[in-house]
Amino acid sequence: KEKIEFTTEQQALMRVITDAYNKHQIPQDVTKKLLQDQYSTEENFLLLTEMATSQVQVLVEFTKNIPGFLSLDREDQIALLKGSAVEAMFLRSAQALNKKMPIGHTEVLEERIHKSGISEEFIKPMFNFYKSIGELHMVLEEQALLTTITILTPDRPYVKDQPAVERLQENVLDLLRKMCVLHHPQEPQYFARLLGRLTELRTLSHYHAEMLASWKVNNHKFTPLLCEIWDVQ
Ligand SMILES: O=C(NC1CCCCC1)[C@H](C1CCCCC1)n1c(-c2ccc(-c3ccccc3)s2)nc2ccccc21
Repeated sequence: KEKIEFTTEQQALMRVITDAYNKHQIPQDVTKKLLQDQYSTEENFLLLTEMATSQVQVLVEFTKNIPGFLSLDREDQIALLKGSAVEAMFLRSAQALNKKMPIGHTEVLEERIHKSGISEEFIKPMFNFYKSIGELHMVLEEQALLTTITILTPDRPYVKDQPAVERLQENVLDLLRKMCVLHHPQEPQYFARLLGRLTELRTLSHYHAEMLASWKVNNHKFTPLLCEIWDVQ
């Protein structure tokens, strides 16, 4: 049985990232809202744009707490945020769906998402992703570290100083690897499975513009922030 040792730096990094992840999250009122009422596709589209807008603002606050992020080149900080915002949103959505809920609530939530206005072709890959995240039963620290690793992806478009991002990401990857051994000692491949989800996440996020364009509403209205982040309008 491998003895897991965390350096003082790693303990500090874990604490800072977990605290920030807990602090900077929009209240899960979207699930409450979705469970309360069946909305029209127009209302759902508006709800999505509202949730996404606040999610991006929360993501910016979260990244400010990632040690070293604010020392990166300013334009690279923007490139990393722009490149990870949709993925971070799908990760948060997966966690929202996989949260422990009273009996029958998850089924209602799934039904409401199926009927929200998203076109059929994207429902399957999206729910496959949500299920594959749910099966991992990630602890909170792993969710926080996975989101951080997604943000610190060196090969996002327009990143100039990739090695600087790689150095930050490597520290978080090291920490996540140890956390996986600590929390899932029976599954030596758990860390690899976790990173595999990031590939699935990138593929899913690749379709985000089409998902929005094909939403069954007449008028696709976005906030200025979302136009920036979502490459729409
Ligand atoms: O509000 C939401 N997600 C919040 C984001 C911020 C963090 C909390 C969750 C939406 C709602 C879906 C139904 C209609 C209203 C919006 N949502 C989705 C998404 C489906 C498609 C999505 C998307 C993203 C980008 C681009 C194109 C499409 S997100 N999956 C969910 C799983 C569980 C609970 C909500 C979920």
